[in-house]
Amino acid sequence: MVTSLKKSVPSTREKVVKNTAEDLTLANHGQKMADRLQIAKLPPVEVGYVRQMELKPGKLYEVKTVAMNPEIFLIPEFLSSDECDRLKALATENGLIKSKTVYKSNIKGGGGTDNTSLYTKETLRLFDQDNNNFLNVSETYRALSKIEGVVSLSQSSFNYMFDEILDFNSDRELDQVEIQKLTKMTTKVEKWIKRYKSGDVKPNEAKRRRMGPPRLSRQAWLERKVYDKDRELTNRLIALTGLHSDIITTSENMQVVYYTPGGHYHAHHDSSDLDLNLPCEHTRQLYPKESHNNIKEIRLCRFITVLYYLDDTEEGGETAFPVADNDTYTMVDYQKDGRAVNPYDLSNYCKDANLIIKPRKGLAVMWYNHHINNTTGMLGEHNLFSLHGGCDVLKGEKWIANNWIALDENHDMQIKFHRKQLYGGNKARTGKSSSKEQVESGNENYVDTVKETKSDCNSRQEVVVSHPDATRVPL
Ligand SMILES: O=C(O)CCC(=O)C(=O)O
Ligand SMILES: [Fe+2]
Repeated sequence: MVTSLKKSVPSTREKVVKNTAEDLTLANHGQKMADRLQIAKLPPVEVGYVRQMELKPGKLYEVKTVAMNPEIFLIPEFLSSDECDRLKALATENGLIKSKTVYKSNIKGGGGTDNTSLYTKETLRLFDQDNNNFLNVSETYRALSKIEGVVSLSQSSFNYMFDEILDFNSDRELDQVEIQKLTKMTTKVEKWIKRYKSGDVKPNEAKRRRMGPPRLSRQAWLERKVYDKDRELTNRLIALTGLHSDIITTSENMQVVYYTPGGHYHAHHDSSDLDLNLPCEHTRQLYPKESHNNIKEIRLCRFITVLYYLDDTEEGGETAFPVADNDTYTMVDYQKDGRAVNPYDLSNYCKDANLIIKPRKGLAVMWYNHHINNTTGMLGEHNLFSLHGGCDVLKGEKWIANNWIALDENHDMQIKFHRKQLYGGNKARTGKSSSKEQVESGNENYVDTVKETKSDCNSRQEVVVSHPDATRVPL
């Protein structure tokens, strides 16, 4: 059983749905630009409903509804084993880099008094051998080697101390905030070593209960023309979503994510609240050049998320939807069986989520982050019940990939966007793959800053991507 759903699951019904989407044919026979878009969702019918869909000529795929709000579907074997292996290989070739969180990017440039940054700068200058602005365990070891007792610790004992008392956010490296704390650590380190040597160290329970970093993983971005030259996967996506091929082929690059034990992604939303005062990230390039430099805040307009598991995971690493199909939406801590549950914290409360999906190679999960606006037929309100994340990997590795399908609430903007992407020589979304430049998916209470590098912008500027869960802080 792939999924455990805590709500009662009605009996399964089977139905063959022949894909009638004209798009499937169009995608196979060259592009015809859409003049009018018709947006519809795949009807979920009821939890447990299974339909057979012809997503590839002559091949039926099972599409199972596992939640109604948001509408969440599972498609086993959506990717073949070879496709999964290829995506992993491409991501590895590209270079997997640490997934950025807003927390990290915000603290990077600043924080603290002048003294703070001086100490931190100097420590980084002396000990940050790989120049990444963080101290890893061995760099920290060198930084602390003057403290009595440190050099007498074995590597594993030092690692243990690092985890217990130095690495406050449990991401296995010291950022500027943690480095600054080192100034006051000498006595604490000495005391800890004494206690450790006399066998008196107790595991830091308070720390275990803390959430740790919002996201702990590595990632790479892949361009469609690289990962799907023959459009096989793209065609299946078009057939599955029933959306016009222009929407799918202009959607953002694929993100491949790799987690090792302890890796996770606390609960978050992939898209932002509907806020008509802010441009969507994908269509902001269409605003007149003059107003371009004044855009300081944008939002993510990701109508659909399709997440693929590129391998099995030995233990843990489930994708959890804490509030899917809840009657009401509250994101404050709540009581469950007499325990206080923090629905964001998937390290400690993964099993309390309403819907938990176990990674299985080739399985795709598709869900809608937004409603459809009944009047315009375009992007509607953000569906906050789409809150989700990745639970801690307990054993083995976890490999996933994300395809996000963007949609503007303004029909003409979306059409203009297609024209520019497909015929306007603009390669911004499908032609650039630098992971550092790509807009990140967000985290609760954080704001991403993104270096603007789009070709039709004259100057580089910092832009704040407004997230659903973020406090909006214009620069
Ligand atoms: O790792 C998972 O299961 C979820 C990942 C996710 O939500 C994301 O990458 O946005
Ligand atoms: Fe996500």
